[in-house]
Amino acid sequence: MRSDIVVVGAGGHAKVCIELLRSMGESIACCVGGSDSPDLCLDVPVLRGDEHLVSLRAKGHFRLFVAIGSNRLRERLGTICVGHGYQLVNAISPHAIISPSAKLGRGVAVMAGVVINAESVIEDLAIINTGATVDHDCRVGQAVHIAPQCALAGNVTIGNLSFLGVGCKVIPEIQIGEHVTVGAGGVVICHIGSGATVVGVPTRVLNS
Ligand SMILES: CC(=O)SCCNC(=O)CCNC(=O)[C@H](O)C(C)(C)COP(=O)(O)OP(=O)(O)OC[C@H]1O[C@@H](n2cnc3c(N)ncnc32)[C@H](O)[C@@H]1OP(=O)(O)O
Repeated sequence: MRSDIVVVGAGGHAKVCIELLRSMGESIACCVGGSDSPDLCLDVPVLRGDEHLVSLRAKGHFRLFVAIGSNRLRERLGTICVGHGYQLVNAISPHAIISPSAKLGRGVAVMAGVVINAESVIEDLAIINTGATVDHDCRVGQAVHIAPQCALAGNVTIGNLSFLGVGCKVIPEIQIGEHVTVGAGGVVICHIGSGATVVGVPTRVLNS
């Protein structure tokens, strides 16, 4: 069996994740991209087309990371890859600080400068991007993306597939539903229902 990692995705987010995985001492086998992907992602060869997921598995590759920024696509491909028998690995920067009592799922990306505090839970396929902080007792749902420099105070809950744009702040005890988008720089001071897009300081609803 091959232990080097197959990376799904070949864009900017994949570049960051490849460097994260290498900083953990891992080797990258190849990327699997779409029909319009470049030949290389950094210096990693890119195979175009999801059919390669099946052939790579047949060749003995079994460890995989889904490095796609779109929450829905990341979740969908993660599910497909697990169905093919892959194990989803985590990409955790050595420059992140993660509480020993925090719990991380599978396929999670934690970039440099992140702090995750006591008893927070980060579910499968979430991205905690550069310099974001997740304080105590938070729950970050499946395939959520917390963009760079966001700050979640204590006891914040973020539902599955939600996206917090760069630099958002969330005050303690707030519950954000599923499929929510918080625009860059938003300050969340009230609960937000599922499906809403909110922006501003404090946030106001753009649609719901
Ligand atoms: C490493 C990485 O790169 S990670 C990726 C990080 N990416 C981000 O942080 C992107 C965050 N995206 C945003 O903030 C976007 O503006 C979104 C998703 C909130 C809205 O995008 P769109 O749906 O295209 O909205 P659109 O640009 O048409 O703006 C709609 C209205 O909201 C306002 N608006 C949009 N974004 C914001 C914002 N972040 N803060 C305040 N107001 C905003 C616009 O000014 C506009 O107002 P108007 O109707 O009065 O003119």
